Amino acid sequence: MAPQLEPYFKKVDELADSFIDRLRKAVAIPSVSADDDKRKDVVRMGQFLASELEALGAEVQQRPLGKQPGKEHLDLPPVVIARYGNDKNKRTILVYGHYDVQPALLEDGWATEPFELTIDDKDRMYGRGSTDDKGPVLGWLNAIEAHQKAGVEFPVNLLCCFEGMEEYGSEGLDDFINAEAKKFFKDADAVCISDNYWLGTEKPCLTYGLRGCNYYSVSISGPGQDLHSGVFGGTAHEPMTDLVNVLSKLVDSKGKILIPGINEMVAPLTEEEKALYGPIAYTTENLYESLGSKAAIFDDKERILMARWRYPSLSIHGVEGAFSAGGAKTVIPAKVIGKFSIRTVPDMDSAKVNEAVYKYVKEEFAKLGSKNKLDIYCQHDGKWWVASPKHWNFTAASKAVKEVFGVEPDMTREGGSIPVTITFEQATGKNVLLLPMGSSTDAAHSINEKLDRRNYIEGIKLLGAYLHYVAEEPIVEA
Ligand SMILES: C[C@H](N)C(=O)N[C@@H](Cc1c[nH]cn1)C(=O)O
Ligand SMILES: [Zn+2]
Ligand SMILES: [Zn+2]
Repeated sequence: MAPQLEPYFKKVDELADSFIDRLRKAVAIPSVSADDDKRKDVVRMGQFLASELEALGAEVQQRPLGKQPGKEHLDLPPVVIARYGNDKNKRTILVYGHYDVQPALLEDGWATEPFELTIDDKDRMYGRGSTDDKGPVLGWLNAIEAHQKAGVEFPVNLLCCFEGMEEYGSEGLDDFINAEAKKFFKDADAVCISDNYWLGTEKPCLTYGLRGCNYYSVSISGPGQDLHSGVFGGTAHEPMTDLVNVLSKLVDSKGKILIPGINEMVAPLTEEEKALYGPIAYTTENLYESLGSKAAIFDDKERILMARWRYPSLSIHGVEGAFSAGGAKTVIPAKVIGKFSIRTVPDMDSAKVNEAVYKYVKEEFAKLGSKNKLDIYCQHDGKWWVASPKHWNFTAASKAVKEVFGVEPDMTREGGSIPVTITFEQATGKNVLLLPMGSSTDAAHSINEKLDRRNYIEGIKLLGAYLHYVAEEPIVEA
């Protein structure tokens, strides 16, 4: 073990309760980027991070990103950038994370208040954002504090970029990263992002690929206002009926996307790639555990991993404007907006995907012979990303995993999306590593999101150890 790691690890253990308190304070701020009424909380969360970083001695800036496209009355939340350390003799690592969260309401089915960190008898820490992505973001701050309090020199210069719109497609951030690549981020030797999850619950992984995400809104309107279904049922084309028809044509029950042209864009599976799936530590039981049921489409490990990593998927998320409360309201909604997304993979091209989706949805709507009006648009898109894990950035992280968890990590891809990953790679020209903290059972985006105490505290050790090994790695670009 590198000699500085022992006192650092010891200090992380000593400070564990105060690190959990920091997470408790962060989770208590409902920084939901998709909810316009909560924009002030997103901004408050950015301020919280900025003041915590300042208290640790970092130079911090909160940079405005302008107005939210399509919602010009709303300012985008600032991006929080920080520098900790400016020693020309040290490597510089740029870390990215996000301080916004997915929506969460107790009535969605949460067992505890979503914005109150609640720890159960198995040390599972429940709360929105605990694993995605407040725990990992605070992990970097905690690593700084533990070094300071252990009297261990921080091994690298750290640049931070924490955004508040990731769960809404990272609006405004691409331009910012491109503009700052040769300014604030110019010293970065490599990039590290902690914002995804282990494949299972025991074995850590390093991640070198992500799917992209094209998110669509399809709106159907007709009647001038909501109608009484007794008075108007059977006399008017109903937007909800049309929408259900259109949505039902997008994907079959086995997950096959029915939009012509989409599956044809997928890169063929090579023998070399096929061989990568076998050695990964993953079982169908892992899937059942994280699904919370056995409702899996595939029952063999390799097909499951391929479905998550290398094939596209289409999910239907919800309908805005539809009656969704309890009870039995007999209304015909005048306008409904269906939301669905496609997770994209190599070699899909976002513009071509949009073209195929618009054409097909319009054709399917036309087949209904409805006199209602349909509009479809892509709310946001983010490109897929696959990199080479044969880089000193990954080697350093592997050594850190071995040190903290005593095992070699699996090399994985992720089914989710982090739209700015490819932007960082292209804008800085540096290697990007995804170093997850949370596990497969954390239920990110779902009810009862949690982060296990072990993953948080050992994860803080992992982030610090990674920085130490980065400092030792000779910089040879792969
Ligand atoms: C993997 C990451 N923690 C995450 O949750 N990303 C989101 C990003 C996104 C894309 N469109 C909207 N949000 C995700 O994969 O859904
Ligand atoms: Zn997320
Ligand atoms: Zn995230």
